[in-house]
Amino acid sequence: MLLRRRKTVTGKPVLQRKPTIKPDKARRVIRRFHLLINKRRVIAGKLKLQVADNDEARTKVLVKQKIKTLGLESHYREGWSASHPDTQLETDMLKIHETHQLDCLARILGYIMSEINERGGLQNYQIASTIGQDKNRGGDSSKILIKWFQAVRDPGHQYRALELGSLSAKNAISTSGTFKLVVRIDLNSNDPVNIQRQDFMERPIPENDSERFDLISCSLVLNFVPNPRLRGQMLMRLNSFLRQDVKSAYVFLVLPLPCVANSRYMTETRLCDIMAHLGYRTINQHKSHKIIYLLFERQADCISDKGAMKDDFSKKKCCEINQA
Ligand SMILES: C[S@@+](CC[C@H](N)C(=O)[O-])C[C@H]1O[C@@H](n2cnc3c(N)ncnc32)[C@H](O)[C@@H]1O
Repeated sequence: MLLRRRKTVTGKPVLQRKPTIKPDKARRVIRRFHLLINKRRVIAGKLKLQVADNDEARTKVLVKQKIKTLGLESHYREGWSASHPDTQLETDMLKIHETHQLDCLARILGYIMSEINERGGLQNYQIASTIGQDKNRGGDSSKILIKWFQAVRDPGHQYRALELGSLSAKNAISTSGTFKLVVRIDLNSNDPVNIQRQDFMERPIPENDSERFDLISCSLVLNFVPNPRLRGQMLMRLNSFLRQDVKSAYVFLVLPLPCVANSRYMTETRLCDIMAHLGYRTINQHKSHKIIYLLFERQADCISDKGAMKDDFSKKKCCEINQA
């Protein structure tokens, strides 16, 4: 277990505070979780197994069924009950692309599944994900949104917001009074009463404007999406959730600064070009030491998920783009 709480002699926790975790450790936990998910995806491809990265309970059932069908239970159990970390299994996991033997795939899958489900992998990842909201780390990113939004909003209009990847119902977006309604969703809600557990990519497309929003907040979420194609799909999907019956609708996008400042494939300009191609104009931008904040306004000819990326925004090194 990553986090321990002190207990009284009766076994009750001494403190009722939220568990905390240091930033360095949080980064390591998040990196490890992403590695496990990526390697599991590779194994799933090889075993022709469907996994739901966003739904561990369902994935567990699907994995068990497949392993049983393939008669690989004993190998899977071996990996599941191995000690963590196991040097050999760690090495095998890193080389999973080269592996085709079913017994080996099942063993590593068991090893991965037990780390995610039994050894605190998912739980620690969820706690680590929340630390960006820590006051000492810049805190709630929606404070910047509210500051910007106050300048563009029409005081007579009743705004509705959709917050993707919501970790708290007490952030400025929910408490400032700027929005009449805030719908909060997250893949793994830590507050099911106020935050709906939902994958944005599976949220049903609204049928009318009463179900759409004036603003979508996508703060530190896009960087959690595992590959460029899905990231593009997430951006394209936004417009389907923005109200069509109003002139102005907005997307608030927040990313770790290295995603655009230290990436071979993405720069701030390229990101804004992609958004412009989709039909959004950048109206505010701010960079802190670690984070970039952007506010986009939808233009009349915005592309939704039914449209297509006409321009070539495939994964290319930025130096190749500059030479083209
Ligand atoms: C680092 S947290 C960011 C939280 C908060 N918005 C912030 O700005 O600090 C990222 C969250 O995005 C959520 N997330 C990632 N992909 C998502 C998706 N497709 N639908 C809903 N939530 C998603 C994750 O579950 C995680 O809780």
